[in-house]
Amino acid sequence: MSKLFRAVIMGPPGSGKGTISERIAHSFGLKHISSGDFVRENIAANTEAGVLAKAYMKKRLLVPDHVMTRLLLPRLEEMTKYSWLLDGFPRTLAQADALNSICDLDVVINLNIPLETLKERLRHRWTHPSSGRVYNMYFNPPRIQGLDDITGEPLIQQEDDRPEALVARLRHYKDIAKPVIDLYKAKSILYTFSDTETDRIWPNISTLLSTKIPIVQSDARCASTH
Ligand SMILES: Nc1ccn([C@@H]2O[C@H](COP(=O)(O)OP(=O)(O)OP(=O)(O)O)[C@@H](O)[C@H]2O)c(=O)n1
Ligand SMILES: Nc1nc2c(ncn2[C@@H]2O[C@H](COP(=O)(O)OP(=O)(O)O)[C@@H](O)[C@H]2O)c(=O)[nH]1
Repeated sequence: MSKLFRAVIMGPPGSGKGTISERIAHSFGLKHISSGDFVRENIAANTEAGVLAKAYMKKRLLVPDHVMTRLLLPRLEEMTKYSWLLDGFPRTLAQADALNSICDLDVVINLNIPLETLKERLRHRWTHPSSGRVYNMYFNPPRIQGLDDITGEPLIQQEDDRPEALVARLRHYKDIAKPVIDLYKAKSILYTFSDTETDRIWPNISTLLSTKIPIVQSDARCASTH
């Protein structure tokens, strides 16, 4: 059987993980697993881990590692037949170690976006809270201003997307992501992309993946969930 492709996308809040993951899933037929979406689904379904995660998510805090791994690892183990791209997990070294115990990653995409760009993007980010769908007033506006394209429900601006909150969030991200980035660098699977525009980063990511995916995978491509 041909080898399946396993990728992770990392980057600070607003770096474009969700936006680029959608493009990768669409273009390369990988399953896009958004850990944030998965947490939201578990909260909606009232699963044991979902109930535990809810209190943290409401406060916009990171869910503890043991809860996140309990949620995510069984989900990944169900996906042994598919190639996937993981977005939002691992966030910590403990999560990366847990992931490492169940699979070998092929590629880690690391988005390195200037602070001023992140501030500007998040200032204009509007979110559909129950699904996590995001819009940007300029880059990808909703069809009707202030409303989610799919449900028609109102969009909100997250408190912690405000520029004042972002600096602290970013510092926190950097602290916990550094050991994860160092780990993937040491494994020689880290690919860092730096720019202010997703549309300029995307061709480089696409080129990288075109060189990797056909080699590790032939008939095992799967349909995207998005
Ligand atoms: N590995 C993860 C992934 C998600 N979450 C929880 O799920 C929430 C939503 O995750 P996500 O949709 O990835 O959104 P943000 O954390 O707001 O990330 P970003 O601003 O980068 O889009 C987070 O706030 C956090 O409470 C977590 O604790 N640990
Ligand atoms: N102006 C602009 N906005 C972007 C670009 N790429 C993504 N966005 C928007 O920036 C915000 C953050 O992107 P998102 O994919 O949610 O990043 P994540 O937090 O890393 O998942 C969203 O509102 C996107 O629509 C870009 O190149 N330019």
